[in-house]
Amino acid sequence: MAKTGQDRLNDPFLNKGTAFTEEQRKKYQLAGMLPPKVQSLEEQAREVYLQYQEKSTNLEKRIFLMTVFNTNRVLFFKVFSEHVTEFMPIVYDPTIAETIENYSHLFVNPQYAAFLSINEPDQIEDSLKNAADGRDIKLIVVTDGEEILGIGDWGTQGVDISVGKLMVYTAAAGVDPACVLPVVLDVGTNNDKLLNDSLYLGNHQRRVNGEPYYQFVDRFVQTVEKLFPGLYLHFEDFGRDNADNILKQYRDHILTFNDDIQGTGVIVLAGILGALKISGQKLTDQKYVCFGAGTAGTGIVEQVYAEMLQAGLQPEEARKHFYLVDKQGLLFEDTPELTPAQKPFVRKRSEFSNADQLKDLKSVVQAVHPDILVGTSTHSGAFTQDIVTEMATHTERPIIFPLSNPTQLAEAKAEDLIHWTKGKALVATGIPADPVDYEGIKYEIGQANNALVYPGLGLGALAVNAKILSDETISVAAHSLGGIVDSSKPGAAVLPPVEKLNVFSQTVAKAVANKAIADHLNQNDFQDGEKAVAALRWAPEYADEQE
Ligand SMILES: NC(=O)c1ccc[n+]([C@@H]2O[C@H](COP(=O)([O-])OP(=O)(O)OC[C@H]3O[C@@H](n4cnc5c(N)ncnc54)[C@H](O)[C@@H]3O)[C@@H](O)[C@H]2O)c1
Ligand SMILES: O=C(O)C[C@H](O)C(=O)O
Ligand SMILES: [Mn+2]
Repeated sequence: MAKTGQDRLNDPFLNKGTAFTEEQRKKYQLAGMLPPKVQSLEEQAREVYLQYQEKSTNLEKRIFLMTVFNTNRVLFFKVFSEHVTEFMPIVYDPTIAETIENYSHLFVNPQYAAFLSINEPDQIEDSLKNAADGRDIKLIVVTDGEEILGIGDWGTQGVDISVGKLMVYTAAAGVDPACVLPVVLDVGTNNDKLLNDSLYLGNHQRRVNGEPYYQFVDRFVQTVEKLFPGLYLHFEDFGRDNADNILKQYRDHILTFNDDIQGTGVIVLAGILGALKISGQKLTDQKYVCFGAGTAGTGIVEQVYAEMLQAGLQPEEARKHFYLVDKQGLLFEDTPELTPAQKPFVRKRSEFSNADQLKDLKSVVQAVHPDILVGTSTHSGAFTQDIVTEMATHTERPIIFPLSNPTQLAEAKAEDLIHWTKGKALVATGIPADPVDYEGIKYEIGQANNALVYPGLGLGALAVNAKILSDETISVAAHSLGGIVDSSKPGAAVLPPVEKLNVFSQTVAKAVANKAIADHLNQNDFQDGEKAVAALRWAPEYADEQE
């Protein structure tokens, strides 16, 4: 049945609003349904940005942008593409944390997401078909809401992280927004605030775990693989153990990716390589302390460890460079409640005369004298001045990455790290950080956030219809970010700036596509990664006429 004018105005994938020309308004039964002036996309974008600037808080700005997104995808991404640096902290981290925490109280539009309830496993297929609405889905971001950023369990409200991550795929790398689907697996929540809130829109029940949980996840995975051939399945913000188990279960069989484990590993490795380019030091000479050895922390360690093997170290020798600190302190062979991901990197008590005292970060830094300190602990302010100055006493250019998100959870502020180390620290943060002026030098602060790499990684893998995402392909993504920053410049950042996100996302995509082709993981006919990426990339322009 032909679409009515109202259908088009209400369909964010078809709607052009005031950009519908006079003949289109007649042709599509839109006459009289829009103000008379016909605007260009550029004029519309200018108007949206003016309205955006009128909003007074980041939350209001985000709510306004979501209205544009819900109404007209092309217009939303046109404005986003013109203001990437300004919009990223609004559309994405850290403002997205606020909308997730208040999702049920802010709810107006489900934004084409699929809400899959563990109580209705037989509904999975129909739910996905309903939300896909006949679209050719190639990319899904799925969460179960258990570990959103660093703010914990938000149940069905975690759906907003799936929506936000997908927006960044399109804004950064040009993934077609009509080919994506946000999904939340509502398996309950252990967040009492939600369970006691009558307005909470998710299942009012405790989180299901163990075998029934994994059966539900598997039912979901098998169904999306059946419904959407060539799918790239991105897992986001799952709980520490489930994230690791799920990735291990599927990564060798389908095209899937865990952003907190692999995405973060890639961007932080790229940041460390960028830092070493500035300091002129070798990775294999570095001692590395991971503070917060959870999903992200161990994902990063695994990536840096693999890089050390690539650099020629033997496994036993490479493992000796890593010191994992978690709630129990420094992790030893006999530390209780070790996770599978932590176990390969535990230390021997016999290495330390004061092993029993190594229960906190300061004592570990004093004992180890690390060169690299990465925070993924959710412990705000953990990198204190005395810890940082202690570290800086023993290494010329300390590499210090406080990565916990959102802002209030960061282990340190970039400005403090630069000042405490008299400009010696090589810093990257999880959330955006302004440049730091210190003694006449402007220190640019790289954002070590997986959003700088997951969009290009996904676009590259999709461009060649890759069978799986191999370790080698992921490693190529990390290296492809090298050489973009002029490391000789005083105060140079360790990572490329977010304002070049569109450019270097293409660099990552091309490198990933070419590596997949070289390793015969591609499943379409492209033999050139650049051509494959260019053929897939979507731009925010109104499509030519279509019925
Ligand atoms: N910058 C990025 O791209 C990026 C990517 C992923 C995660 N993160 C951030 O990293 C943080 C952790 O995320 P995750 O998914 O790994 O969560 P997680 O729960 O899997 O890991 C957190 C780890 O920190 C440990 N921990 C908590 N309090 C601690 C303390 N006081 N001392 C030592 N260890 C402590 C926990 O036991 C756990 O092992 C979050 O804030 C998240 O936003 C940032
Ligand atoms: O979401 C982000 O900003 C990065 C990362 O995936 C996280 O969970 O913190
Ligand atoms: Mn995450």
